[in-house]
Amino acid sequence: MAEPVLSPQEEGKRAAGEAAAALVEDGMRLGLGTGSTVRWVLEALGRRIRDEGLRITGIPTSEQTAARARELGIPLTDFAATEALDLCIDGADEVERGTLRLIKGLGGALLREKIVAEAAGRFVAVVDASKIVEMLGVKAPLPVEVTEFGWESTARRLAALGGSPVLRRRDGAVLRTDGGNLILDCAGFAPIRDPLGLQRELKTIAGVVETGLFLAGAEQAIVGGADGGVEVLRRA
Ligand SMILES: O=C(CO)[C@H](O)[C@H](O)COP(=O)(O)O
Repeated sequence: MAEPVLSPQEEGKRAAGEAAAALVEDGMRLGLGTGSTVRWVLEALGRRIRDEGLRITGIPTSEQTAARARELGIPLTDFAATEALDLCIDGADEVERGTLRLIKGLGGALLREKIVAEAAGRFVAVVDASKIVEMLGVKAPLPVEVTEFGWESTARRLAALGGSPVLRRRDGAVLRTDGGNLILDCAGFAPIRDPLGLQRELKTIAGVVETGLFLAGAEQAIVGGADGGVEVLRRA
C-alpha cells in the first residue's frame, strides 16, 4: 500500500522523531514524551524492537503515550521499578534558540513530562521547524496546571501577574489532565524575558501545580524540516 502523503509540518515531525529514535541504544531506560511528534518516535522504536530486537524500557508521560507504546510492543516501567532514566525524548511547543529552554504542555501532559524529564540524564527535544523561537512565549501561551479546587482564585492571581489565563477546554468540555488537574493557558506573559523569575513567582501560588516552562533546557533539539532533513541544535 502506498505511504500517505504528509503535510510539510508532519514531514518535519516524522523526520525529527525518527532521528531521535535512532539515538536510542540497547538497554536504555527511556522517558517517552507526549504529542504528535513523539508518535513518530514511538513508531520507530516499535519497528526497531520488532526488526532489530532492541531492548528498552520506557516510562510514558501520558496515558495516551502508554496506550500507543503498548500497541507497538514497547515495554513500559514506572518509578517504583526504575530509579533513573538514560534519556528522555519529548516534543515541545517552543524551543528557544541558543538556550534550548522550552515551553511544553499544549498537549496537556506537562506535569508528568516534567517529572520524567527531571529523572533523565539527557533530554532530547523533537520538533518541526515552526517551534524554534528567539524568545519564549512569542508563539505559544504558557500552560499552567492548577488544582481544580480554587482554580478561579488561582486564575485571578495569574491575571494579576498579567497572564490573561484562559481555562483550557477540549470539544467543549473542560480539559482534565491525567493527574485530574486543570490547565490555564496564559498568553499574557509573552514575551517571557525572565523565565526563571516568572517560574519562581508562579510556583509561589498555592494552586499552581506546575508550569510549562522547562528551564533546564534540552541537551539537543532535533529539528525536522519539510524536506525530511533534520538539523540538530545544541545548547550554547
Ligand atoms: O508538551 C507536550 C504535551 O504536553 C507536547 O510535547 C507538545 O505540546 C508538542 O506536541 P506536538 O509534537 O504534538 O506538537
